[in-house]
Order: sequence, then structure tokens, then C-alpha cells
Amino acid sequence: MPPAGGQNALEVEIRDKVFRGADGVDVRAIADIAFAVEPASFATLIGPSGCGKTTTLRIILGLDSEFSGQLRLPENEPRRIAAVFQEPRLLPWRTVEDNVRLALADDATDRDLSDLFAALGLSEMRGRFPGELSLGLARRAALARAFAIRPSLLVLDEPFVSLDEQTAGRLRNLLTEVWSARPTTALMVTHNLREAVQLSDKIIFLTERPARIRGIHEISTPRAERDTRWRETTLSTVAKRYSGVL
Ligand SMILES: Nc1ncnc2c1ncn2[C@@H]1O[C@H](COP(=O)(O)OP(=O)(O)OP(=O)(O)O)[C@@H](O)[C@H]1O
Repeated sequence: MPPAGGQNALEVEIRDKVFRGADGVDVRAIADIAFAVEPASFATLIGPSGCGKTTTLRIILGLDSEFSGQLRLPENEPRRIAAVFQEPRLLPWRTVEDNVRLALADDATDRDLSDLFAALGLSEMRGRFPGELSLGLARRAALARAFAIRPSLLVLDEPFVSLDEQTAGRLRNLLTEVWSARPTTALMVTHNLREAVQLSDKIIFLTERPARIRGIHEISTPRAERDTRWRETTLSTVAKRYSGVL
């Protein structure tokens, strides 16, 4: 498959995805979705529970190759794809720093990560073990591990789910800052429209399972200008157009 070129860093076309049930009952997860993400821009997939969002990410990550369609991935070589999952997935017997460094390629193991740890408020936590971290701090460590490899594609699957709203809000701000300083092509799955509106250049709305594209909303307002008033106006515009998403 050729790498994405021209205007897009990522092109996704999934024309059909069916899970074959062992009991003979098939689940059609995706009917037809196609979207593109421009280089160094942030896109969000949003849609009802069980509509096929995680399945889409797994296909992009190469964890599931049984689908009809095609992918065009960023063309940087070597291609580095970072994933942040709902669970931080840190090795409990390694320190925060070691967990992050383990993700680095062999020729980058001595990379200076001080700025990244500082940007994520983790400077004091580098020597701690995951069991000593709150869920919010563990999520920050997962973000550090993702950005440390300087990915050409960053995939995030509900990275702030099951955090209290205050912690989630702080982490969203941190992600906005860290990503803005280190822009990379990003695709995030969320159920949270506010989160999507704060972070995204493009929001891709999916239908109920089997997923189709319900609509794509582009946002051109710079993140620094997305104040509370702008956010509320945008949320109500989007919610009117895509009823049921809030
Ligand atoms: N390995 C599998 N075998 C069978 N069915 C599966 C498998 N993985 C996912 N599914 C089904 O495919 C559909 C899409 O699942 P997926 O996890 O992609 O949805 P989602 O949109 O990410 O859901 P949520 O928002 O609840 O996280 C669901 O009905 C799910 O039960």
C-alpha cells in the first residue's frame, strides 16, 4: 500500500469490517467509513458506544488486518506510530522513566527527555513506579511515552476516560500544550464532544453500528482563541447539527 502523500498524512477507507463469531453469529462493526487527516493536524472520531471506533484504531495500528478497504499511513521513514490506550499499560516493575525509555528506538535511548517530562509535570515522578502513581499521573506517563518517540502518527483511544472532570480537564490542557509544541498527525477516539471541540481540527461523526460517516466538522479557529464562549457556541452549533451527540 503506498504511503499517504499530498495534502494528507493519513487516509482511512474501511468499506466493511465483520467479526466472525465462533458461534456462527457475525457482528458487522463497520459498514463504510472514509476520512483523511492532514499532516500535523488533530482529528477526533466520535460516535455511539459500540459503533466501531476502537476497531477503526486497531485497523490503523495494524492490529487487525481482516477488513475490506485500504489505509494510507504517514510517509516519514522510519514510520513511528504511538498509541495511547484507555489503560496506561505501564510495566509495574519499571520506573516511569524506564517505561518511557523502553519505547525509544535503539539509536535514541539516551535522548534528553527533560523538557517532555517537565511539560507533562512529571519531572519529580521519573524515578517512581507505576503503583505509586494516581491514574491521572499514569495517564501523563502514557502520554510521555507516546511523545518521546516523536511519532509520525499519534493514536489515542479515550485517553481521559474514567478520570474525574477536574483531572481530565487538566490533562486535556496538557495534551493541547504538549501536542502544540510537538505537532504530529493525531487521531483520537472520544465520547466527549467538549474534549473533541477543544482539541480537534476535524471531528468525524460516526453513526450507530455498523459505522458509516454521519458528518465531518472542520474547526479552523486557533486553539488559543477557543475560549469558553467560543466553545459553548461551537458545541451548540455542532449539537444542533448532530442531534444526540452531547
Ligand atoms: N473481537 C471481537 N469479536 C466480536 N465482536 C467484536 C470484537 N471486537 C469488537 N466487537 C464488536 O464490534 C462492535 C464495535 O466495537 P468497538 O470496540 O470498535 O466499538 P467502540 O465504538 O469503540 O465502542 P465503545 O465506544 O463502547 O468503546 C461492537 O459491537 C463490539 O461488540
